[in-house]
Amino acid sequence: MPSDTRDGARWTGNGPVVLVTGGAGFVGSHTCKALAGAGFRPVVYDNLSNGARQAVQWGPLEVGDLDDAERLAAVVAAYAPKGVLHFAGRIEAGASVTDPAAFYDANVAATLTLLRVMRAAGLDAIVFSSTAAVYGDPDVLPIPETHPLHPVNPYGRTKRMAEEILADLHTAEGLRYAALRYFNAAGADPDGDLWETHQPETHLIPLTVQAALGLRPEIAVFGTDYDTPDGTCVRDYVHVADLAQAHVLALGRLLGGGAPLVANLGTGRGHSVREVVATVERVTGRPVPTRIAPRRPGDPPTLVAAPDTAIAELGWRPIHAALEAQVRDSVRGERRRAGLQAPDDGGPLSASGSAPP
Ligand SMILES: NC(=O)c1ccc[n+]([C@@H]2O[C@H](COP(=O)([O-])OP(=O)(O)OC[C@H]3O[C@@H](n4cnc5c(N)ncnc54)[C@H](O)[C@@H]3O)[C@@H](O)[C@H]2O)c1
Ligand SMILES: O=c1ccn([C@@H]2O[C@H](COP(=O)(O)OP(=O)(O)O[C@H]3O[C@H](CO)[C@H](O)[C@H](O)[C@H]3O)[C@@H](O)[C@H]2O)c(=O)[nH]1
Repeated sequence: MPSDTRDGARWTGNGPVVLVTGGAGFVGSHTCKALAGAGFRPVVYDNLSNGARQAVQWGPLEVGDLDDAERLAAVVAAYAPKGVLHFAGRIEAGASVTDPAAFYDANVAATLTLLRVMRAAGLDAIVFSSTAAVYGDPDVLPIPETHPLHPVNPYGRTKRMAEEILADLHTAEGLRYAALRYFNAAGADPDGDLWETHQPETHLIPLTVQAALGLRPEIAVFGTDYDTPDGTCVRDYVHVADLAQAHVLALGRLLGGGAPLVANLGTGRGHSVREVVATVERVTGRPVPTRIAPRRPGDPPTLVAAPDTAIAELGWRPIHAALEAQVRDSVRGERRRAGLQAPDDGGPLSASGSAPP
């Protein structure tokens, strides 16, 4: 199998090979680093629609689409992975409202294709990227996994459907799975090896950091009339390195024969949009120009996780739980992404090329 890799040589361990769909993306690439650190050998399968080649640093990159069952099967046959971590898919809740079919294709049909390929290869362990968006507008806070699933946008519905497919395949065929419901992934690799690379970027923290660094003129605050303490939406931001660690633990559980798991991944603490802006201003020492904008369709006012299941069942701890730590790592990531030198996290901005205003 010809592999489109620059650096498979960073496979240092001789632990189990695992297939990582979407491993060139934000959460997937950080998880590959954590997997390698735990002795696994990650093989990334990604079509690079929203990922970055340079983010694949801990094993081979196989460029391919999940829709291409033949190619996927060939990659599985070539590497004989022991498990799958499935990150690939469409992620923007707002875009799912205007183009739902694309989300059902990418998140439901493609997941079925992957599961068929896995079954044909006798591969029966999968860690799945689910989301807090499966809950919709919650009745209780913090949200436990037992909360009814009433997603308010097609994105959340695609993830709920995928979870249901996994549960049905467990019942019918003994598929081993973990569905990890992330709240808002934030931060960047604390060592500075990786950062957020969404194209286009839609997430609050990177956009706010970019505005502080002068890389965009302002950010829009989507709604200031929510029923929250300061009128802006509240979210539970969880560091991507902590998410990565949870995946390693979940994979270990499945490969060790553990029972299926559905678990929230969040810190249990919520922060408003205004708090995020204030934190970015404090960390960078720069003002963030904001513009008040209408509510964004499909945004629940408050989403905060009850993370007890992941703590009890996986022994997981979100160790970078402080918003300030997440923002600091995000600032460094955004500086790297923009080609700005970042000798330290909080120091004055210096540019290798042209400095932003
Ligand atoms: N970022 C968040 O805050 C967040 C929160 C909850 C859940 N999630 C879920 O976690 C997963 C990863 O999110 P992310 O932020 O890392 O997204 P991302 O867009 O950075 O990563 C997804 C990767 O999948 C690849 N991909 C997309 N469609 C593909 C296809 N058909 N075939 C092959 N590769 C394909 C993209 O190129 C990209 O590299 C997604 O499933 C997302 O729904 C993310
Ligand atoms: O320019 C912006 C961008 C966002 N927001 C607000 O900031 C909050 C966070 O928005 P993000 O776009 O950063 O994240 P979401 O909460 O929309 O969604 C993220 O978390 C969800 C689960 O909570 C889903 O899984 C989804 O994939 C993931 O992107 C929201 O209230 C949003 O309205 C703004 O005010 N201005």
